[in-house]
Amino acid sequence: MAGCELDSLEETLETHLPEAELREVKRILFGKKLDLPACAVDAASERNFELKGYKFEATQEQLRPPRKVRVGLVQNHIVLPTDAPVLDQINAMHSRIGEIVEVAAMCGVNIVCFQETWTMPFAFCTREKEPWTEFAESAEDGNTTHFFSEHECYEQHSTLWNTAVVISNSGNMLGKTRKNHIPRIGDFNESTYYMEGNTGHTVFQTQFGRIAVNICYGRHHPLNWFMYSMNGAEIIFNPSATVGALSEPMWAIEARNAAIANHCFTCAINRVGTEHFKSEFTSGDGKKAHHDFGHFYGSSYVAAPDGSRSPGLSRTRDGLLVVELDLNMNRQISDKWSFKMTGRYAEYAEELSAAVRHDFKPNIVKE
Ligand SMILES: NC(=O)NCCC(=O)O
Repeated sequence: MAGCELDSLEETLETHLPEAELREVKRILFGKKLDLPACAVDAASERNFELKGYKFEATQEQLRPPRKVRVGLVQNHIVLPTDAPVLDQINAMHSRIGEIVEVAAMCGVNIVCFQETWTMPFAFCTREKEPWTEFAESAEDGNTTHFFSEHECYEQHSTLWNTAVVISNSGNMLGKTRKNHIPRIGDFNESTYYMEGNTGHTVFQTQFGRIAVNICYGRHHPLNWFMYSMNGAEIIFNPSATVGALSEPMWAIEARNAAIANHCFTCAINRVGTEHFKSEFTSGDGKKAHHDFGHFYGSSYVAAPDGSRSPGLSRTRDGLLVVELDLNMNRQISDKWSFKMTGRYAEYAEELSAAVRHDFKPNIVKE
């Protein structure tokens, strides 16, 4: 344990379960370990972050060759204190992420995704505008877009949004997608800072499959995952920032359930650490004013459409989770369970259109 925080649920199982039972628990819960190159393991240890590798194998088919893809999920602390100059904080995050992404490249990762608003502290608890709005950048032309890869940022325009920028392996910006659901819970005062997204449920065709980004709070909305899947997403990333006291019991379930329900892979990523802010703020719950949001518990993981998942990264350390997926599993599970084929979408659409009307009368039979 680091301080009073549990390091990881999986380590707790390892420490306390008898060997035979642990084997069964791992078989039921997790994919298989993936061997990673020694140079990557050494670099991760020198750079002080956790590196884990897992794989999900699909059945060998007669006509379709395997569609193997490696994804890399990055979770990290902020580097500098939250009162350091804005540009120093951004540059420090760029260089930390740079050293983790170099290791992802050593591991043959094809698609890398970072945590929500990874260039900044999660300062939206404070409700102060300055200096936090200064972290917003142009999605097309900001420093961070020029930096590299597929990532998630705070977008500046005349309107501000919480935006994921997707950069292709050609180096070109493929597009952007904005956070659809803005939380109104606890200290997540994000509605003070940016608007609900208006980019719908965009899916990006990459050389390594069709990907989508369901940003943080969107993971509580099954229809949000569903719409990305309806548009053909094969892997849905969920870059997040969430704290233990609020959401940890839900964390292991939501992305996993979405992978099952939508015949796709899902990748849930959460930041780590406790971020301190100079001015204290209240949570509107009658409790004393405080300077931090609580502990961001990491635990990033990948879930597969057959219901299995990778173990989570640590609850306390920076980390890179490398997972090899065979996208053929999506089709195989879809052929087996046929959720997409058996879904009564036309009926749902009709009933939903009625349910959102102001004169909607719920269909309840009474005696
Ligand atoms: N960043 C964000 O949307 N957090 C909301 C809390 C949660 O979804 O657990």
